[in-house]
Amino acid sequence: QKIPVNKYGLAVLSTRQQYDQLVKADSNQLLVDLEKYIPGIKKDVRYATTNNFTKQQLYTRTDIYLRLPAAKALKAVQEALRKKGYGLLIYDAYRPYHVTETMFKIVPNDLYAADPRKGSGHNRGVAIDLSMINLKTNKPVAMPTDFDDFTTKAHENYTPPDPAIAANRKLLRDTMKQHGFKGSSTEWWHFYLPDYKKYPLMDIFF
Ligand SMILES: C[C@@H](N)C(=O)N[C@H](C)C(=O)O
Ligand SMILES: [Zn+2]
Repeated sequence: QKIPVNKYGLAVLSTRQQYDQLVKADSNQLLVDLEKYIPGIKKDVRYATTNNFTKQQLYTRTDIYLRLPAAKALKAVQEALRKKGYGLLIYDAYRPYHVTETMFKIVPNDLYAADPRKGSGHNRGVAIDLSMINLKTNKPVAMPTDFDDFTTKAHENYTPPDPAIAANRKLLRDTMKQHGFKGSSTEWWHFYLPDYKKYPLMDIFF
C-alpha cells in the first residue's frame, strides 16, 4: 500500500484502515497489548499525566503496545527477570508520531527526544522505555536517575557510585540485549529493535 508522505518526506501511517491493511499483509506488524500478552507486567505511563518532562498530559489513555516481534522478545525478558526476582516496569511503548513532534519542540536534542525529521522507534512500535521492579517489595529498583532525566547520569558510560545501582542497570541492559534489543547510549531506560526500519512510522491512537 502507498502510505502518505508528511512535510519531512517521511511516510507516516495515519488511519486505522491503513494499519489494518498493513497487518493483513504482514502479521508481524500487529500492535500487541502488553498487559494482556505479558503476565505480571507493570506500567507507570507518565505521559498520560503531567508528571513528565513536558509537564503536559500527552496521552488520554495508558495502554502499552508493541509490534508482535518486540512484544515476544519482551515477554522473554520478563520471564528471564522473573527467575531472578525482578519484573518489568513500562514507562512508554508505542508512541504516536505527533507526540514525538511535541516532545522535540520542548527538548530539541535528539540525544534525548527523537527528531521528527527522522521519527522515533516508538512511533514504529519497536522501542520501549522501561525499568524493573523488585518482586519481593513490588517497588521500582534504584537506577542511576529517574525516567527521562536528560543528564549525563543517564548515560551508558556514567559510573554510579552505588554498585547496587550499577548492577540493576547492568541486569536490565544485559537481559534486554540477550533478547535482541539494543540500548541507548544516553538513556538507560530506552531500548529498541535494530530492524526498526521494517516497521512504518504511525500516528494513530487505539
Ligand atoms: C523521550 C524519551 N523517553 C525517548 O523515548 N527518547 C528517544 C530518543 C525517542 O524519542 O525515541
Ligand atoms: Zn524511549
